[in-house]
Amino acid sequence: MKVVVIGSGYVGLVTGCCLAEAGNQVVCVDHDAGKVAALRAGRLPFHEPGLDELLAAQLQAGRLSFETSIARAMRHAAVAFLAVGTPSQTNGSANLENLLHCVHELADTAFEDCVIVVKSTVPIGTGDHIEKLLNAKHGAAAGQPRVRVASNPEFLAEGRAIRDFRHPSRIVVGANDEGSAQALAELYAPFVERGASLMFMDRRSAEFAKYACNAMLAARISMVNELAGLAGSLGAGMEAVCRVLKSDPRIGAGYLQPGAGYGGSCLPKDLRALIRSAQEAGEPAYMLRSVQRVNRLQGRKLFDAIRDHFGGGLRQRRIAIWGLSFKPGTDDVRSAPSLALIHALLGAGATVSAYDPVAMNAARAALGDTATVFGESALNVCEEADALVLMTEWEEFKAPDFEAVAARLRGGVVFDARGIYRPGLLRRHGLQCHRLGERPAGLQAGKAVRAPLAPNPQAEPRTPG
Ligand SMILES: NC(=O)c1ccc[n+]([C@@H]2O[C@H](COP(=O)([O-])OP(=O)(O)OC[C@H]3O[C@@H](n4cnc5c(N)ncnc54)[C@H](O)[C@@H]3O)[C@@H](O)[C@H]2O)c1
Ligand SMILES: O=c1ccn([C@@H]2O[C@H](COP(=O)(O)OP(=O)(O)O[C@H]3O[C@H](CO)[C@@H](O)[C@H](O)[C@H]3O)[C@@H](O)[C@H]2O)c(=O)[nH]1
Repeated sequence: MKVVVIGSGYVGLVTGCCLAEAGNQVVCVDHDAGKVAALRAGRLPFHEPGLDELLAAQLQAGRLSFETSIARAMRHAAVAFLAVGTPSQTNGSANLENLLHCVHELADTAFEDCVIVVKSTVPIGTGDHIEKLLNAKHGAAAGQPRVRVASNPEFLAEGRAIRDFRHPSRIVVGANDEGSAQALAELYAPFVERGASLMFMDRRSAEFAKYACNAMLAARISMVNELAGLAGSLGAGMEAVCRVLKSDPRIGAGYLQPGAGYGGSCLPKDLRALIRSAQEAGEPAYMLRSVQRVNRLQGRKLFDAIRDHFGGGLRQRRIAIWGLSFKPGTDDVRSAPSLALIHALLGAGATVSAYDPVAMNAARAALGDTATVFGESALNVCEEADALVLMTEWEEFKAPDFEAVAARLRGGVVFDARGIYRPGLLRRHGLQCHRLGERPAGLQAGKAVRAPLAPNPQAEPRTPG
């Protein structure tokens, strides 16, 4: 099948490469000529594990090509995906400027019987609007077949995007007509053969399902972050509590890792857009607003813990940061909690030295001319620092040489915003370890009692004390 993918970012490029791998003839379009030239030469504009090999293989196989012109790409296309960015506007709503720009170009382009598929995350009703716009120019009045518009939201997560696309938990197709549903069923048939399930529904439900999923994920993270804070105040250990939560199949094990709050290009912006849609629909959206509020506070709590450790003042303090991307496996720093922390630290008069294995360039661009110092290695940024803050749980930060860290870190204190370090282990190296939601000093939890090696189910229950 001839497929066009408009927008060659994290979603568009992965979609294009994976659909080419499935045997389709794919043309990826982007208005950024520099990006298109790099992609034609097999160079990736961002970091995504495995994507460079997949890109090279599909270019070599002749199934994938790149274009700057939508009109040129659309010749003989059977399916065209819209996968451009839909970032937040200042009022929280999704900015559809780029998407509508592409739609107007499509409206001015003569194409045959091609299904237009919205893959970008868009407010409910956007598909209806696009269909109207396209059919005002195409359609029966212009003596051409009616243009059909479907919704096919994407659920991949960065850092594991190829795996997610090849083996999706489900493929959602929102179609208001038989023809577009059939075209997408045909396109995704190889994925269904490998076990993916196709879920058909009307277009508005598909658009809403995307926001609903991200709202649920964000809600779990905010809930576990709030519980972690509470556990700390009440003298309970959140790690043990999480084990209990995860063992309940009704609750499930995913998205229960407390941390510095959720970041990235999706959860924060999609929550904002959904809240905006709720407002327009006259719905109060109490839960969604609380999820967002807890997330904002979570970043603030980390900053407060660092500031309080130094008696309320950060002037002349040097803070080392490990990890800049919003999560491991990506160089994406959009809404990364690390950037908010760096701005707050610099604003309080601290100096910051930061290191990330892949996101240094992206962070440099995002931080602009702030006074952040970018180090050459994880150890290098600890040199003479008063504190180290672990912000992204990259593999290389999981079991560092704590001896070497302790030798360089002037302040001897580590703030673990991802809960990956054992405070006892760090103590043995002379390092103090703070985790979000930990018990304040002086508040002791009950001593943990280990289970006997071979529990005897017949044994009489012991009376406490
Ligand atoms: N990043 C993710 O993990 C993810 C996952 C699921 C869904 N989404 C959604 O998918 C959409 C795309 O996200 P992304 O992260 O890939 O965005 P991105 O910013 O990485 O990529 C968008 C691409 O579109 C190009 N573009 C913009 N306007 C264009 C135009 N007029 N013509 C041609 N190309 C144009 C840009 O140059 C860029 O390369 C968004 O709606 C996002 O919410 C993202
Ligand atoms: O238990 C957890 C899980 C995640 N996070 C944080 O949540 C954010 C988002 O993580 P993740 O969902 O892995 O990343 P994204 O790549 O943003 O993917 C989300 O957003 C995409 C864009 O809409 C969707 O397609 C995906 O399904 C959805 O997982 C990151 O800051 C994580 O550190 C936590 O704090 N605790």
